[in-house]
Amino acid sequence: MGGLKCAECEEPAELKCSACKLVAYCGKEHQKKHWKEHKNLCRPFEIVTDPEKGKCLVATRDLQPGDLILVENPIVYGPRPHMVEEGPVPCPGCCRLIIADNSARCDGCDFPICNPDCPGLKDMDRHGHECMILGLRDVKAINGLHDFYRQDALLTLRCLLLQNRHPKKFAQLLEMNSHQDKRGEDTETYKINESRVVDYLQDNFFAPMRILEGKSGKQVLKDISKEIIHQICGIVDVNALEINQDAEVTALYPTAFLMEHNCLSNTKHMFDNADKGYTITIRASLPIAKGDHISTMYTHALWGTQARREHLRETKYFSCKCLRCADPTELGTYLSALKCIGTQDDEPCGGIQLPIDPLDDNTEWACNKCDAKLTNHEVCFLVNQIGEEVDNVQLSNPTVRELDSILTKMLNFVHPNHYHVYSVKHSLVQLYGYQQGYMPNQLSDDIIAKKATMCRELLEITKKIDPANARLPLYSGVLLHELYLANMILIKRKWDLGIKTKVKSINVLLQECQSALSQALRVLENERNSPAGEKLISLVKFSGTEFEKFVSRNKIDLSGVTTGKSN
Ligand SMILES: C[S@@+](CC[C@H](N)C(=O)[O-])C[C@H]1O[C@@H](n2cnc3c(N)ncnc32)[C@H](O)[C@@H]1O
Repeated sequence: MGGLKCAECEEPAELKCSACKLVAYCGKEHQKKHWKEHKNLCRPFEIVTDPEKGKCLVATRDLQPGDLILVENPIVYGPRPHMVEEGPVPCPGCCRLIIADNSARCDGCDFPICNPDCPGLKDMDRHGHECMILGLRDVKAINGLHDFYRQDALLTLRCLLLQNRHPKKFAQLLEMNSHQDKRGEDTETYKINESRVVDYLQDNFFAPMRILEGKSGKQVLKDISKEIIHQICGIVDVNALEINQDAEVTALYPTAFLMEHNCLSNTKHMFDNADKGYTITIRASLPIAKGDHISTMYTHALWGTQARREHLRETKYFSCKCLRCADPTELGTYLSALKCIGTQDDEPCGGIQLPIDPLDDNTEWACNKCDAKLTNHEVCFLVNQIGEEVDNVQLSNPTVRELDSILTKMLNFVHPNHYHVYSVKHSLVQLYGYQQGYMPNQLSDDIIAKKATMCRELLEITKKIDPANARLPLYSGVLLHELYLANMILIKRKWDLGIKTKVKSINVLLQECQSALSQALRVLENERNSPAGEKLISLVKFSGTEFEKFVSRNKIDLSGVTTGKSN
């Protein structure tokens, strides 16, 4: 403990703050005295080791939604390491997507770039350093750019380069778990990384680098072994966070990576933009009691339990046992439930099929009304089949009619809240009122009411799986805004017919409009840095202004409109 000084009196100190371990005190008395000042800086968690989960963050005091947990800068960040065979690729300077065939090329290494003035190109923590290595290959490509210039290898190269420029950061990186034991030579992951990253870097760039090193007698990079490259690929896959703002960025943070996964996580995080180096800010999204684990979500909140658990097993190498995964109804949402096709007295039994033990990968499924059971294999087959059909339709720029038809078909097999139904309904509410044949003046009152009902139903589900709007703010924002738009069409029609605010149904709709718009702005408040978020916020604000104009033009007293239920 030599050298530590008391934060209160600067005398030698041995007692460290047990929560953050960043400050020390000469004794308990000064620690107590200093708390008023320190409490705003002290990290509200400690790092503990859990036998199953490894290192985790545990709250050292009670936290309320919104309380700050951690702010830190990444150790390293770079283009998302996913294989790109066609379509846009990230610029190595700023990670914004560009079309490789038409783009400018980097002076140093010939990689496709957004433009020669991109500030990331010369920045030594971004492309600047790696460019020197990439420039060692003396051939250029005109065709086959996606394979020749592999952006999916760049983040690994950036990590390797830390060993000389930032050895401490490199050591921090190597402390992260890469699950190498589960990524052995016989796995598909190993084979892909071997050819896409290891061989690519070694053959094209490290081989000429070693020749230069031999000539100059100066070593550029100490360890470029196949083992360390595979380890870094694993570290990135298991620990990196994705930043989806205006670019496809993946980043590794020194402490944030310790947050464990929970399908009902208790934090939300946001990233500063590129100018500020993608600083992450993590806040409590739900109340967190002292001793609770601090968690985030590694997978998609809108997938059903089996899909989430499979994704986590395949990419993060563990089986989730959180409350949502363990509950056959998924917190009462029925997101994975199926319709029972069993019969009673020759009539459909009307029951629903749920997994008997959702934490068992081979669980049987049972009906809550009749004796019908399904094997997990049968359920997986059906759900995958429906999923494939939904994906195909969603990717084909579908019409309302096509989505309506697949919806009707799948409702024969799955619960109306099933996550595949959610996805189709979420698309439908964004087509009613926008697509030719379904423009606002072409929609019947019934269809508009149907759209509003879908929005309400989907919002109910979303609230249960993401009560703090930490994971699905864009989904909720869209639903709230579409609910407002649907209601407004109905209100204006009734208004034109002379049915005014004294009528209870109009009052309810007006109230719901007002509440939907203010909720939309609240749920989207952390989405300002993403283009989709920014666009939606400006649409909601525009609607807000239109709503105010409507209210004032028609002299509606909203304070008297009290019959609406708020969400
Ligand atoms: C980003 S790291 C988190 C830090 C990690 N616990 C460690 O000790 O380095 C992700 C890994 O943590 C473990 N993990 C995270 N959440 C978990 C959970 N809910 N259940 C079991 N293991 C979990 C898994 O091994 C996973 O691959």
